Amino acid sequence: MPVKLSVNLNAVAMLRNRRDLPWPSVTGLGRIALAAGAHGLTVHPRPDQRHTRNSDLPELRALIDDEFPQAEFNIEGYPNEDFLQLVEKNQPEQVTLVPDDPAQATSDHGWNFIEHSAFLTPIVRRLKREGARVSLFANPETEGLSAARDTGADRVEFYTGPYASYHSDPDRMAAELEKLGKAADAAFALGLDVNAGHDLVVANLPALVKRIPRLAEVSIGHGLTADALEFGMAATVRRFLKACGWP
Ligand SMILES: CC(=O)[C@@H](O)[C@H](O)COP(=O)(O)O
Ligand SMILES: NCC(=O)COP(=O)(O)O
Repeated sequence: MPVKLSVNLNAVAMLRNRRDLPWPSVTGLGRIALAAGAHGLTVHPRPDQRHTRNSDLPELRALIDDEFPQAEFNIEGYPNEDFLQLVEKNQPEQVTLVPDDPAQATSDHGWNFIEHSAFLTPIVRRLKREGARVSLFANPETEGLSAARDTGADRVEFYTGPYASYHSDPDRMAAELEKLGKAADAAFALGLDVNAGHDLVVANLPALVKRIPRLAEVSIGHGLTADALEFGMAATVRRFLKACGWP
């Protein structure tokens, strides 16, 4: 089965927040994305609520529960107590833990699993008690993956920013793709499933899914939203699904 597509709505929320107005609607664009075939919705509510607001989460939860029960809700973030309580209130199917500092402009690195396994293990246990699948944001490298597995997490999500950044340098892009492929192979060997995300677009998805055919899910927001401004959300989701290998 081809890799599942989860649409990240952060960029839609960022546009919505420019004015004190309810449009563009985060829930409305999420509905269009799911109706077009997306397998889930992702948000990354940051402490400053610069884009996705905490109030968006129950609306997105209700959208999936009421209209798209086969879809998944994926909430990403740094696991402080506020975030964990927000997750417990909204009961996502998947939680993706990211080592982001509140001051970061965006996510740009994965966990140091050897350094942070003692911190992460009780958090993973708490989230799994809530019934969530837990994914840990990871650098595209093999080091520390056994420590990631030992936290009890179900998946790692490999950071694809470096891969995507070399869009004008095929040799560097191929080298980053091989790092991702080797890291994924090592994760699978440890019994972890693998997600991927950050700066993915229609142009760089086919090579990624070919190199990692067992990839479970990609979560895509910035590039997909940029295309949606040009082609519309429904047509864009269908383009991204095709790039993921769906008919
Ligand atoms: C974890 C990751 O790479 C992205 O999912 C993250 O959501 C990007 O955050 P911003 O949308 O705030 O840049
Ligand atoms: N986990 C990656 C994600 O949710 C979206 O990242 P991006 O496509 O906005 O870079």
